[in-house]
Amino acid sequence: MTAFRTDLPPEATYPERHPDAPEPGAELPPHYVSCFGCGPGQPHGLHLRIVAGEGLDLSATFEVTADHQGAPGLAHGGLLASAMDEILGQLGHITRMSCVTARLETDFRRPVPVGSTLCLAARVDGVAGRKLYASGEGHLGAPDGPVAVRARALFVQVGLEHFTTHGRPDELDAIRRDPSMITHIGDYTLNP
Ligand SMILES: CCCCCCCCCC(=O)SCCNC(=O)CCNC(=O)[C@H](O)C(C)(C)COP(=O)(O)OP(=O)(O)OC[C@H]1O[C@@H](n2cnc3c(N)ncnc32)[C@H](O)[C@@H]1OP(=O)(O)O
Repeated sequence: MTAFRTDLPPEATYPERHPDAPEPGAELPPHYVSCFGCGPGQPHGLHLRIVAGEGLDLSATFEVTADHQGAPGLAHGGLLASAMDEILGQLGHITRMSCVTARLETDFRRPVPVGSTLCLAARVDGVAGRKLYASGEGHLGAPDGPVAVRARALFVQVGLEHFTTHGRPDELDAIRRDPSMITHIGDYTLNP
């Protein structure tokens, strides 16, 4: 059987919780105010509120509304994948790695009706150099409810140049004018 490309490589290690990681129980700050997944300033976004766990783990709730439909009255799978991408990516807050998604695998196990609450859980599985491996689930109705979606992902740590090289100048300029629009994960800043 072909191995998933998100399978942990033999050289992966399980890191310590970073001393600067948010306290267990603390709500994570949005990493970017206009982020589709977590940004409070993004009117079309998911507005996930993500909470740090005791270890290398996070939880969140996703309220599924009529705006998230694919089939009548049911959530769109791409939206569910987006929610998983967001919570998995935010594990970088716990390891203090500023990462982007390189690969995201999702299994859709049950339909998710509009009006339901999806309780998301995510954890670090290991780190190998710049690569962070993570997995998570979305449970229907309660943290121990039936699993509706599972995801595994590989994130790759990037430096500031990833965003300054590829990002649109308008948004980068806005952040230079108001650095509070982003939460710094690494020790870099957009201001020269
Ligand atoms: C705390 C922060 C909170 C952030 C939350 C954010 C949540 C949302 C996250 C996102 O949605 S980010 C947006 C979607 N992702 C992207 O736009 C990333 C686009 N891809 C890239 O920019 C580059 O492909 C990437 C930075 C991921 C990698 O390019 P690099 O040139 O830096 O590295 P390279 O290609 O050498 O890959 C590094 C390692 O990862 C491996 N790799 C890269 N892509 C892979 C892939 N798709 N599958 C498996 N392995 C992969 C690659 O084989 C290699 O392994 P080795 O180190 O063992 O040689």
